[in-house]
Amino acid sequence: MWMKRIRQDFNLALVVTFGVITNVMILPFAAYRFLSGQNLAALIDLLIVACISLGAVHAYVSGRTQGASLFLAVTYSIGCIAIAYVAGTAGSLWMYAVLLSNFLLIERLRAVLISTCAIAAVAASPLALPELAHKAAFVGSSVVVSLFSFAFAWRTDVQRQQLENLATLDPLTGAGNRRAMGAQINAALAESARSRKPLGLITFDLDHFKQVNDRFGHEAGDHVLVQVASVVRRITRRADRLFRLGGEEFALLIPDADAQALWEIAEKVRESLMREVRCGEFPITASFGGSLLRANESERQWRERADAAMYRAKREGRNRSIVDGVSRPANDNLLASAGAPSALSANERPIDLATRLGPDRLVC
Ligand SMILES: Nc1nc2c(ncn2[C@@H]2O[C@H](COP(=O)(O)OP(=O)(O)OP(=O)(O)O)[C@@H](O)[C@H]2O)c(=O)[nH]1
Repeated sequence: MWMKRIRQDFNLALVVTFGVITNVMILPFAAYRFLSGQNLAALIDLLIVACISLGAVHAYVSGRTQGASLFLAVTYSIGCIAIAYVAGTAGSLWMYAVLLSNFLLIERLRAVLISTCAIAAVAASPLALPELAHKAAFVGSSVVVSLFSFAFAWRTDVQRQQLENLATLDPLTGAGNRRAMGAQINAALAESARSRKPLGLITFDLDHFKQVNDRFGHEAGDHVLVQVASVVRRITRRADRLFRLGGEEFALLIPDADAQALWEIAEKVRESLMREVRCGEFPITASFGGSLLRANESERQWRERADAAMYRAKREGRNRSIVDGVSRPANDNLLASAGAPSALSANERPIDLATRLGPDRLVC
């Protein structure tokens, strides 16, 4: 369980790794210094180990890894300054490890700021660097290490972001994939339990999409999927998350909305798709199902209720929204009154309209 969490959370893995390394590397120094009578330096070592361990434990327990990372970077920097003033040159040598950890742990501009202060403070220590030549060499080598660390951290960030996008985004539409949905549902469930705010899920599936492909070609079908994702992203809130579950099926994770609001959101998306997404004159419609998370309900049951509502919307004629628990009048299909193209009646298949309209192959 703890291993799984660490494997899934890069920042937590980093903070915990630094916690372990600090214990393994600094505790022997503390023991050696006590034994050789350098009690103040040994106390500083122990203080560093205690603070870093606390930071790592706090990150693990609270999940707040960013604050913990900053705390670790500040502790390392202050610890290195203190040890340079107390233990002299031997203490200042830790600066190189501190610089690297700063750039790995925290955002780059903050790392530059904290590292610059630490380098200046250690360079000013008369005990660690008594001569000007020593100070110059220390500052020069520290700046070089900082630049390398900066470049390394930057490259690592870019590559991590690219890998994360590859692993979590649908390459066609840019919506989250199933994997991302699992992770974001877990985060949303935790947030909803903490804040006691409702959590809703809408699944929707394009109607008769096979016929779009059959008639206009796969490329046109792909373009429709891209348009659908783009419209949904534009008209939903920043906090709402769009996922493509596969094929022409999508899901929207909606925090902080009651069942009625969920139905209204589904209707808004349905109407917008019908109005804005077309393949030539061929209107694209979708069927929507929604469910609000119930107390003591499993995630699976919650998702199954949304799916069941969506399949019911398909069975009842498509191009409509059904939210589990929202009563019939609200759930009534508004197709006729909601600006559907007059050429398309509620039960008419889009392909019938397309056949009447004509074009054989076109990219939408
Ligand atoms: N262009 C394109 N088509 C896809 C993609 N993924 C799945 N499809 C097609 O989506 C179609 C889904 O067809 P069906 O499952 O029969 O569903 P439907 O025609 O939308 O019918 P209903 O859902 O019952 O309204 C199939 O023709 C798939 O080939 C994709 O990435 N791009």
